[in-house]
Formats: sequence, C-alpha cells, structure tokens
Amino acid sequence: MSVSVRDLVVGRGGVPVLAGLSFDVAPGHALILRGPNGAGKTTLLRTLAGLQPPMSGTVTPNPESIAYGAHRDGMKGQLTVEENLQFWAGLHGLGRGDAVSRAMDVFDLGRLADRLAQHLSAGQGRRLGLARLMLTGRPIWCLDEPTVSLDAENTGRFAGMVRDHLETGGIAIIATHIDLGLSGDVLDVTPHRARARELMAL
Ligand SMILES: Nc1ncnc2c1ncn2[C@@H]1O[C@H](COP(=O)(O)OP(=O)(O)OP(=O)(O)O)[C@@H](O)[C@H]1O
Repeated sequence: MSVSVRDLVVGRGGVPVLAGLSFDVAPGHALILRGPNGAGKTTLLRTLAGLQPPMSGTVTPNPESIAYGAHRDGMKGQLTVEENLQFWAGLHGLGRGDAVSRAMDVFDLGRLADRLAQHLSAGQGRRLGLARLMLTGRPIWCLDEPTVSLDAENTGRFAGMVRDHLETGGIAIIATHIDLGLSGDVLDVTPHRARARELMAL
C-alpha cells in the first residue's frame, strides 16, 4: 500500500498553511518532513492521518490505514504501562499472543510495566506512546517529532523500530529536526508555505 497525495492544501482555522503538495511514498520507504517552526509539518501530518480535513486535494489511503503518533496520544493516566498497551492491542485485535511483550521490549518498558502512565517521566511517556504504534497493526505511521524527550539510547531504539517497520513493507512519514539515520526521501515544506507561494506569485 502506497501513500499518494495530490494537490493538497492544508490549513488551520480556515487559513491555508501549506499548498501545492503532491507526493508519493512507496511501501518500505520513509519520508522525512523538514521545515522551520510553524511551517506546517504538524498540520500536514494531522491532515494525512484524518484528524482534520484537507482544504482541498486528496490523500490516499484513508485514515484507517494510518497510525498517528504525537506526544502521549491516547495514553490513559490511570492505567499502568502494560494495561495501556493491552488496551491498545485489544482495540486493534492484537490482544492475543506476545504482541504486548514485544512492544514493551522495543523500548525496554518491562521494568515500568506496573507504573501508572500518569507517573511516567516525559521520556518514559514518549517510549510508551511509540511502543503503542507497534500494536496498531497499521502500515502507515505519521509521526510528529517522535524523538522529543528521548535520550540517545532510546532514539536509537526508535530508529531501529522504524527500520523494522519499513523492512516489513510499512511506511513512515516523520516530522523531525534531527537526523535519525534513516534512508528515505526528505520533503522540505518551506516552498509550500501558503504565504510564501502568495508572495512568489506577486
Ligand atoms: N489551532 C490553530 N489555529 C490557528 N492557527 C494554528 C493553530 N495551530 C497551529 N496554527 C498555526 O499553523 C501554522 C503551522 O503550525 P504547525 O504546528 O503545523 O507547524 P510545524 O511545522 O509543525 O511547527 P513546529 O516545527 O514548531 O512543530 C503555525 O503558524 C501555527 O501558529
């Protein structure tokens, strides 16, 4: 399954932020989004993931194939680390087998299994949020600054997790300011800024 974006315009509060976006991402490939603060990377990712509608243009496939990851999405503070992961696994039909323990292993969460999510440090919470991706069973990951709060070791674990995902035919679209050492295309959204395009047309 490929991602295909055509003539996409994305915005916030009814105001266009990025325009003229057309790109494809093939199975097994990553696309790294770059651009300065406020350029529109989050807005683009949220639109791809179906969290907000495009102002115009098309995105395929539909959001059911896409897992969106940012901050502590969907984490329930009153549940433990393991309970959170079991909840997600059950929701996506992966509640049986060892999917949860494999997801915990990726970010070395075993020692935190019984800790309430609300008591996790920022980096621990990020590790839990990222481990969740493995339990969605979704082939396309849209990730917004996934390594914020992660130390070097866990940043490496994250890059390894994405590599494994790509090797099994998955797709990752990632907004990040750091070099994750992943091979993939880079899309600098700067030339697509709606205001920049308006000025260029003058
Ligand atoms: N709810 C909102 N209403 C109106 N404008 C918004 C809203 N949220 C964000 N914006 C604006 O939309 C623009 C794009 O923001 P966005 O978060 O997509 O940028 P970004 O490239 O992800 O930035 P960063 O690198 O800082 O995370 C910014 O100018 C921002 O101020």
